[in-house]
Amino acid sequence: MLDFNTIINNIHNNLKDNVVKGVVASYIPELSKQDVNQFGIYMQHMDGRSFMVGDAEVPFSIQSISKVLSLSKAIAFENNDIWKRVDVEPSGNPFNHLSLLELENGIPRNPLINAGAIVVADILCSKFENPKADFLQFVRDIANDQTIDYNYKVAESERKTGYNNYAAANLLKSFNNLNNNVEDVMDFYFHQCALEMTCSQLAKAFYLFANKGKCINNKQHISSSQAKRINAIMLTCGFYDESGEFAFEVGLPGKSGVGGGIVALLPNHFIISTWCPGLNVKGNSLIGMQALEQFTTQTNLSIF
Ligand SMILES: NC(=O)CC[C@H](N)C(=O)O
Repeated sequence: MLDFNTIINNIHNNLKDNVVKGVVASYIPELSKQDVNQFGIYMQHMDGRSFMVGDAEVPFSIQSISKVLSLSKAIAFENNDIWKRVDVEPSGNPFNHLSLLELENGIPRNPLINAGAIVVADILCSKFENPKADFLQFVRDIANDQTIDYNYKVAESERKTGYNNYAAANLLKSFNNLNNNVEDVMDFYFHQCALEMTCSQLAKAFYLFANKGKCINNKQHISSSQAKRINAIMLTCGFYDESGEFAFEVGLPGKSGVGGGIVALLPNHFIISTWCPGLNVKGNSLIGMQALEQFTTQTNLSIF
């Protein structure tokens, strides 16, 4: 039997003193305050065991990882109607790229780049009665943890400097692919990205994607086929223009955020999350990607 505890401890030990750790995101000023030396790993096995090392219980800004959670709620509301407004193709471009959106008539390439997530945010603004409070409750429920919250300073920091995201929203609006006011949708989007969670909370929140749509306390939130599709989108689009590299190196569906977090999973087996705030040039956690590569290589556990 694999000794996951030793494996993740060794990986943490191997990588924690790397001199090259990447660069923390600075385009959202609040995120630039993060300490590049923080590093945690958490693994939730579906047989009930869990393993952790380092800063696995320190809350951080989950940023784009939230796009998978908002997508799953939008799919639960809309089912296949959502695909009229956003596509499922990898973009091969950075997460905040805009020119494809104009070329492709306001239909974002996928729901995990910013423009696609803004369409998803628009759907949730239409469907929820109190979007920010209801979305937070959804995340607390799937993670089975009522202490999860937004970091309002991070949301405000991103709003103040969010010119690129406002441009995406305005472009979507000009193509009639945004039903609510730009300001309302962006307020929701900035808060969703500013959710603060630990590696341990994230692994639990993503349990439903490994468990055919049933969350960690056994409630069905999305169907098994919807979970399968969300995993497919994570595999092909979860790391923007580095999605091919992540599939090649790690071989799991997953999602990154510019706060330095990554969550990945092997359906029916486990969910693993890492946090190390230094990013590579594509905006993905440099050490997190290496840790996950070592994990799937050493355990020989991947979807391939
Ligand atoms: N890749 C990310 O994590 C980007 C999310 C960030 N909130 C943004 O919209 O720019």
